[in-house]
Amino acid sequence: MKIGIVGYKGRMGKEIKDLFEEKNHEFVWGYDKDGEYFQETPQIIIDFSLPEVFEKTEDYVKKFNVPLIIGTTGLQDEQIEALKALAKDVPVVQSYNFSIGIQLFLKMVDFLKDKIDGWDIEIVETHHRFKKDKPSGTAKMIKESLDKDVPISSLRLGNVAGDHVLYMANLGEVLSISHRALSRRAFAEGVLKSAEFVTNKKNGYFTFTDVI
Ligand SMILES: NC(=O)c1ccc[n+]([C@@H]2O[C@H](COP(=O)([O-])OP(=O)(O)OC[C@H]3O[C@@H](n4cnc5c(N)ncnc54)[C@H](O)[C@@H]3O)[C@@H](O)[C@H]2O)c1
Ligand SMILES: O=C(O)C1=N[C@H](C(=O)O)CCC1
Repeated sequence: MKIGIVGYKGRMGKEIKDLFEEKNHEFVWGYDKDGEYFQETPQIIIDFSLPEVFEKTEDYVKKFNVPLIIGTTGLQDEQIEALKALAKDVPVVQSYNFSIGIQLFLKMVDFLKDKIDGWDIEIVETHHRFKKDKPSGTAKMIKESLDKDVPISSLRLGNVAGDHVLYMANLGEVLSISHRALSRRAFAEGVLKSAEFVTNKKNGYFTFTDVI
């Protein structure tokens, strides 16, 4: 497929471009700080940029009328609503974490969340020193899945790709669930799965949970 990437010069943009090209797809369009790169109209747009770029992404999706895979974190509620409006016309896949492991993590949370009333619960997320938002979108997803108002601690260390730990404790024991992304490829693999998922969809709003 012919792909377009918003944020193509970034850490994730480069990882996604490399993986898709490895799988014989073609990068034909991009948008970044220095503007638009146009070779030809893409068949899909993938956005890993920043929340302030969202309206530009929205404009390009409407212009090209193609599916959107968006991983950018820190989106406002209004921007999520705008994605759902876009999804009336094209397929949209939105997730703050495109790794398989975090999807399994969330399924474990859904299983145990009603069994830990009265326990102490905390989330710790660790990411690379360059990450602009805090806490991570993934930590927010874990908190939402727990459906409990629990504290999130954020560490910004070196080049950590993405660590998340959920700690649960009563007075007699501690239980923890942890996930470590060893590289950004884990996320790019999920983006590839999502791009393949939308090829036979006319429209609709999907999360990565729907994809796997
Ligand atoms: N959903 C996931 O699985 C997942 C995984 C990793 C990162 N992320 C998120 O993806 C986003 C990007 O992460 P990253 O590490 O690649 O960041 P990055 O800073 O390396 O890349 C962001 C890109 O967006 C571009 N950009 C910034 N402002 C812009 C503007 N105004 N107009 C056009 N382009 C602009 C930058 O030049 C850069 O190329 C972040 O929100 C991050 O949290 C999500
Ligand atoms: O590198 C990042 O930035 C990441 N952000 C996601 C988040 O905010 O949850 C998770 C994956 C890595």
